[in-house]
Amino acid sequence: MLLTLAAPYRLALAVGLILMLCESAALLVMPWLGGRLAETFLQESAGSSTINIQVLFLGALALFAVQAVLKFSNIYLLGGTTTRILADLKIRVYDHLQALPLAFSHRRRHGDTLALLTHDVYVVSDYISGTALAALPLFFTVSGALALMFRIDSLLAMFAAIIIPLLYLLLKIFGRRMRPLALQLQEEHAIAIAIAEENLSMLPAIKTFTREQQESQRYRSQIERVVSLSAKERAIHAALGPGVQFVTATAVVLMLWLAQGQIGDGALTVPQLVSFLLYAQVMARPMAGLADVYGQTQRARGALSRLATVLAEEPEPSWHAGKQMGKINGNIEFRSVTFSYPGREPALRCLDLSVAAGETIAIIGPNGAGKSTVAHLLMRLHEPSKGSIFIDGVDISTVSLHSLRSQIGVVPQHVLLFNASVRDNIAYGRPEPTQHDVEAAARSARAHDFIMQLPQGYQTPIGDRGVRLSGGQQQRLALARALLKDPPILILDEATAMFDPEGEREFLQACVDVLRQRTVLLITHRPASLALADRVFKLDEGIMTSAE
Ligand SMILES: Nc1ncnc2c1ncn2[C@@H]1O[C@H](COP(=O)(O)OP(=O)(O)OP(=O)(O)O)[C@@H](O)[C@H]1O
Repeated sequence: MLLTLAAPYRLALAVGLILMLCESAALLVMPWLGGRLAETFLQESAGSSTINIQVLFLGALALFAVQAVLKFSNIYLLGGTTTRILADLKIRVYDHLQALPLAFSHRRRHGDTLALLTHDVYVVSDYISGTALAALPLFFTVSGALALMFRIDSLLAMFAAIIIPLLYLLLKIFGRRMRPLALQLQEEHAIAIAIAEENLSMLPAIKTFTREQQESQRYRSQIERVVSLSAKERAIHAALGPGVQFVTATAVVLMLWLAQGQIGDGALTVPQLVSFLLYAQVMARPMAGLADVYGQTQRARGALSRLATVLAEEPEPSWHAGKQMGKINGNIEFRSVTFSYPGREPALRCLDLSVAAGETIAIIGPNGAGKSTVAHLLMRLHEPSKGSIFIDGVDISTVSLHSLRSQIGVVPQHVLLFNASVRDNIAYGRPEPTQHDVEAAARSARAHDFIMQLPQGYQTPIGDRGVRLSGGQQQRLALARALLKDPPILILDEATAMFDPEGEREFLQACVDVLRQRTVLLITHRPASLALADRVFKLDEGIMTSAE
């Protein structure tokens, strides 16, 4: 998956890698220059200098300048690439989440899903351009420094080479503890987001049931859990860098001790020792970086596995896959349809239903009888466990979701409105409708009059989920939205439940014409609505019978 994500940016990433390698090379020249400088200093003090020291100073300055330019270009280039990879990944994950069947979001906590888009994608993209790519130059610097150290003094270099396995041992010990901790931290973080998200959308219930203290306490305890896990993670993380540095520094001191003997034996000169120590320092710095590589890899593995699990979920068939249904007449037939929600008793049992085009039927029945489920199956929001559904004689499981859903209008039981203007909410039913169309739909839904009384009329913002409107007003907007779509099949799921009796009567009178032009499924208990139906069916415990 990492390779797929990075593939479109391989050029930028390759240039970034080359720049990093150049930076490493420049870093490796420094100790050599340091040695030359030390040599020249000694020669100058002895009056036997062969090199102009000014040239060496200028060389050092030029090298610093090259390093600065390389660093700048690299940060600039990789910063831009990270942003693009992050954007791509977010879009890909979002599109996938949107394409998954509703059942996925029903079984998952909202906060967990949000954490994928906020935290996990960030960790992964950062890893690609930050850590994964940096590992090679770090390795290059370490091995280059080590090789050059061998050239100077193999005994000392061998000693330095022992440090590397030692450090890896240290990394492994800490790394093993880091991974489960990082995963757990992420989970606790997601729970905190979920609590906040749910509570903020449940504020009216919290306030009316005076549960502020308990909810605040629940959120606080969760945050405390996150803080205590972060502290553990930080402790390991904090110990890792200095731990590695300490081991390296100890090794340097031991090396100096060894070097003392080598100089005494004449196997090593002082300028060579300067170079050697500078190489040791060049080698030690990426070592701390390599410690980070391990920790970051563990973090990225956690995030990647969460993303991969969700991306592996089977999405709904692509929108346009399957037969395109032309304009439908609205003949509906359920043949022996059985459906169960996961882990539940069947919500519909061997249901047979036949509705002629242009007919209005009503479905009544107690709560939980399966009425809304009938509507969901017709829209293919869920697929039947057994049996088939036909529209105009075509099995809907073989047609494209787009051509099916675009011809069915639904006013759901729980109205879903956006935080946008009244107009935008109604216009959601059809791409770019004229103001005249929007108003006509609003008039049919008996919404126009109250809209005109709002402070900015059709442009009035209605707040999160339409919170600035009454329940009945929200329902009228949802109705206007469905009518604007002008679908051959219309499903009204308790669509007038919140209407006042007068409003309902007016609406139903006005609807007679609207309803006659299409097939209508009325899910209702209201006697006034029932009067509109040509036939009434009763659903009880998933079994459909005729009510007459
Ligand atoms: N997403 C879901 N996951 C699991 N079970 C569900 C889900 N949605 C509904 N159910 C169950 O399926 C059964 C039928 O639900 P449905 O919403 O179709 O009933 P309904 O007849 O529309 O009820 P009401 O009159 O209360 O709206 C119920 O027992 C309900 O608990």
